[in-house]
Amino acid sequence: MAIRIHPSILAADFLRLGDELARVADADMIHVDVMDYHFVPNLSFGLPVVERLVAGSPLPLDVHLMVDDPARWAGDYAEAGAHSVTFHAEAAADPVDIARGIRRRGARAGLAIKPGTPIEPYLPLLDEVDMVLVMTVEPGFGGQSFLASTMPKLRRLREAVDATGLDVWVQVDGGINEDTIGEAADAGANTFVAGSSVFGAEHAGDQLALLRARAAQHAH
Ligand SMILES: O=C(CO)[C@@H](O)[C@H](O)COP(=O)(O)O
Ligand SMILES: [Fe+2]
Repeated sequence: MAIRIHPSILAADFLRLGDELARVADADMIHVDVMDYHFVPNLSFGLPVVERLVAGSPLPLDVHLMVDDPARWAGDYAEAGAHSVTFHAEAAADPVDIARGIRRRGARAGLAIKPGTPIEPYLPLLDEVDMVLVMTVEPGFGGQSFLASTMPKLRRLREAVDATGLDVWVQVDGGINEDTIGEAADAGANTFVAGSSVFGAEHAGDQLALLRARAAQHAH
């Protein structure tokens, strides 16, 4: 199974963003956390910044929308050129409609759930999305500890994805480092967001290689 590592630029040095992107050239995509101070108690950046990132990033963008009104915003991020746009189920009255809008604009559609949100209601929607993100921390901040309590839900999702035969990516986000990535891979994740463990490393390229190797040891 392919393993993908997406460094989260929330942990990057924004004064030197071009250099920071060059440090993670071996990654698969760049994870971009959009926070609106309503869905989560933190504020990051929005569409104008993401438009600049699309223009300047050597890697495709994996946008994680932590916003109250994804029905209003998700299409705009797809239109701006994000490769993937992920929105939260908790903020979506009609997730299928949002996912279809993202796909119609040529991006991959991702559906995210917080640690306390059950996966069961969303399993019938798997054919409408390209990725499901199981948050392994409460969304809002980088640098938090991995919540192993989310692993049974991840296993359930992996079983359901395999049963459909669809190539839906299973993503984890939050507290992923060399000590936790194996457990998440073992539970069925194949797409890993890592912020502080990659950008906080002296040699980000070596850290990416270590994360890949640890995930591969546990991959299905
Ligand atoms: O979406 C989020 C947090 O809400 C994440 O993408 C974090 O940015 C990941 O950071 P680390 O836990 O890897 O430091
Ligand atoms: Fe994220």
